[in-house]
Amino acid sequence: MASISNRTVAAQSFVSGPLQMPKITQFKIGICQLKVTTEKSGNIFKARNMVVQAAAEQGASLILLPEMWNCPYSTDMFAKFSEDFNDIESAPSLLMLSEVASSFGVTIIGGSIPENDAGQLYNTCCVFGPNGELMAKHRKIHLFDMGKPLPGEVQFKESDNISAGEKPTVVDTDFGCIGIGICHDIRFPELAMSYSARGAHLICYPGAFNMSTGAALWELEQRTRAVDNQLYVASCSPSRDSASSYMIWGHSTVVGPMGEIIATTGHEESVLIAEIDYAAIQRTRESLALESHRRKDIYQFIDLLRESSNS
Ligand SMILES: NC(=O)CCC(=O)C(=O)O
Repeated sequence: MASISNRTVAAQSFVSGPLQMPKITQFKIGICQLKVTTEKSGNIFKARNMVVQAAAEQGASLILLPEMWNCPYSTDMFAKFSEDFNDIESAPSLLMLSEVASSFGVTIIGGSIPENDAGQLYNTCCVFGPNGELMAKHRKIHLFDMGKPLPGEVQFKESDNISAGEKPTVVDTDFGCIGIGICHDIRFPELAMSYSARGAHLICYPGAFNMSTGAALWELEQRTRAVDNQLYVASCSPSRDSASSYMIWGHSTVVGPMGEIIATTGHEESVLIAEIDYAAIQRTRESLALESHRRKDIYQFIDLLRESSNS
């Protein structure tokens, strides 16, 4: 296995004015909606195969994995499946992502896995660049704690085992400036706005929505984040396991800057491929220049968001 260099790209500073275009503006994104089991080594093997399928067989150069792809989405499992990111040589999921990224020259938004940092657990996404380097790490900021469940909803309290991340994450890649949110993070428009304000072209949300909120809100949240911010949104869920206590909605999706669904899938295991073209962001912003219509004199909180995400 390749060793991982710990080059963490500094968060990009706030970009104002016209959209900055990255080196590559048209590319295929591969979304790996895999079935997660209780066998960690099998999950790692499966995830690698799906990345290879997306990259080598279907030409994707940016690849997204689901939330908790090496571990069932269950609070009693997180500790057992967790990895210590400070000791990467003992972290098989991270080693695999680094190795497959460099073997196929792709950038991987590595979904999330449970991170163990000195006994504290986080729900963490790692981004690996085409040389296998660790480019960024995002710890889920908004933990999924259900209040009183509505009829048909599951009971879930992520904060029983997981600690919340404290920082938003944008990463500057060959495929643009990418903001990261994990599942429940999608429900907070302020996070997406802060990414947009920092020049994001794409926001990636690994997620595992459940059956009731999934049917009602998963697509709506993605389209809203995309259309409000006039950028691309991509989500990746595990596939559904009907035997599991937490039934997952699935339906990984890619949405364009007009809120249009570019690609989506059902609840089964699948590799979804979508074409992204950032010219669509430019076209959308030229025809509807929301940023210049924005009445910043009336609401100043966006400036506070910029300040907080740059600190
Ligand atoms: N993994 C999660 O954060 C679950 C989010 C979810 O189902 C929701 O409704 O929010």
